Amino acid sequence: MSQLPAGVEVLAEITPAYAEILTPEALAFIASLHRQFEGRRRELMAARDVRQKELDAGKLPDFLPETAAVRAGDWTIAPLPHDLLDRRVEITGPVERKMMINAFNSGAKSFMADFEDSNCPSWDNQLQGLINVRDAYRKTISFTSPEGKVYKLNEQIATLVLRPRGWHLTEKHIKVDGEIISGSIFDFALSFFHNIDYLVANGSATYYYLPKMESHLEARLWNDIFVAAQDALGIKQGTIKATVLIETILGAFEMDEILYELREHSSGLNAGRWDYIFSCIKKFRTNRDFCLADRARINMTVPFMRAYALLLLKTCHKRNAPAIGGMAALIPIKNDPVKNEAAMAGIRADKNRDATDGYDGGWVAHPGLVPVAMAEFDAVLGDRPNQIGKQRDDINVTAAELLDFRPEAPITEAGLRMNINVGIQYIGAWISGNGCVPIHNLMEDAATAEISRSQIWQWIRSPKGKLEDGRKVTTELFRELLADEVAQLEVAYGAKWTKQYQDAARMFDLLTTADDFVEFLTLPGYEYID
Ligand SMILES: CC(=O)SCCNC(=O)CCNC(=O)[C@H](O)C(C)(C)COP(=O)(O)OP(=O)(O)OC[C@H]1O[C@@H](n2cnc3c(N)ncnc32)[C@H](O)[C@@H]1OP(=O)(O)O
Ligand SMILES: O=CC(=O)O
Ligand SMILES: [Mg+2]
Repeated sequence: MSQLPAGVEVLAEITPAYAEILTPEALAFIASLHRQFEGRRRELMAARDVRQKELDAGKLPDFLPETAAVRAGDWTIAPLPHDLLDRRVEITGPVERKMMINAFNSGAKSFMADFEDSNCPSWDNQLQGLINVRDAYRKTISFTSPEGKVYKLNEQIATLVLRPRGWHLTEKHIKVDGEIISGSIFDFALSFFHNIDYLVANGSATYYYLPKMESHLEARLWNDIFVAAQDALGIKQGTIKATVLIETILGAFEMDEILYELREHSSGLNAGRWDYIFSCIKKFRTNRDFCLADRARINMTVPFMRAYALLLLKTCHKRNAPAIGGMAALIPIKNDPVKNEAAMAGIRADKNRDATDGYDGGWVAHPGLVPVAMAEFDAVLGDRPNQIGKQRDDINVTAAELLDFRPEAPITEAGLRMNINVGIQYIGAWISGNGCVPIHNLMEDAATAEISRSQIWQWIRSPKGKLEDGRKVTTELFRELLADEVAQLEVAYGAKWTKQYQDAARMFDLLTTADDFVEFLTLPGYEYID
């Protein structure tokens, strides 16, 4: 294509609609960010491997001595923009057009438009998602369903906060100077390039959620990219705002430092509980003392999760930053009022705990949960937009408390089977192009599925990986149950048991039995799409 900037290749179809996003100017902007920052991204990914080797050798994480001055320092993040002051309920969801309109209209204060955990990053999903984001910012987004139902934005809508892909993911359809580019830079660059002028002219800006970081140096990279991007487009420094998900155990030891790195661009921290659990399993996978109970037992009140949630809250408010709670995986259950009421009670308890602890808001997965969560935050916040002023000096979380990995029991056959069942169903959906699905009445996305598959890998290899009836979890036991679960799923799915689900079952076996732990299931998954 003659229009492409020098050094840029696009290895996928550019439809006329995609061409509106992949303009030569936008691609040149991506190329410029790639050339400035891709080397550092790769170094940071290599640093993750070095850190893993240290953990494998038995070194436990701790608060960093070299950044003690940052933790002790008296600083705050820059003031928040008006449309990020009140975030008491944030709805999240993939960037599919109909769902986006429903999310904007849901009554939530913000909408996290997700290019990450709940999104399968196929070329079409990324490009259509960016088109939807552009139209949403301009309030022109609409949709007509095959049944003829028309979807349009209400007068009052949620503020858009976009979550780009994590640092580990690439966008394989674009090369710059022969190198595949970062998925994070792709998502950020295009959302910023096309929308920032429009938003600033209308009193707002592009706001982000930044996922899966493992160190403050990774946050520094984001900050430097923001500075370069604002500079390149003549946007006032500090205009972009970003909330960092603390969803890795290593990130939990660097919360102050992460806020500090991003302080001109920060809009706080979020407790990304599902990836956090996954990260604990991943990072301590070879530690013979580490072994967690069934996935269903690991909730926000177990010791290490409680410590993490409280430390996040205290850290944020000390720095005048919002603390946003994470997501209960419960969703409305149709046609079963009793089970539905139990799910709603679970949501109420989750949001009540966050609000009374002092959190400024929390996530929900479904529009039907917005009023339930809102009532809990309203009861605590009243007319105040947030409770950032609530200091929790009474909280003192130690490294040992962050690493107090209980409960270790029970591990049950039912829990093992559920991990297999959910993992295969989720991966099958993902490689079919859908990154978020209801399974057994729970929201499942890349983060929750990671827990399912990494638990089995770890149980097989840990001396503590024994079922409550005394049986050791082994590759043989796993494969026996896998065959059984697959047979049952084949019957239940019937004609819908497509090649993607057969591939998912094979991939699940590989992920679990391979000696080398696969860092993210979306990495081999990406090979299956497009
Ligand atoms: C660990 C983390 O990262 S959490 C963040 C990432 N995860 C998410 O964002 C989860 C988002 N949630 C979802 O994708 C969905 O709620 C699911 C897949 C869990 C369930 O979806 P469904 O089975 O379609 O739910 P259901 O049939 O009850 O939907 C009813 C309506 O609500 C809409 N809806 C459901 N969830 C959402 C959502 N999160 N945002 C917007 N609309 C939604 C549906 O599109 C549907 O709309 P319609 O009546 O106009 O057709
Ligand atoms: O992204 C959120 C999580 O819980 O993971
Ligand atoms: Mg996550």
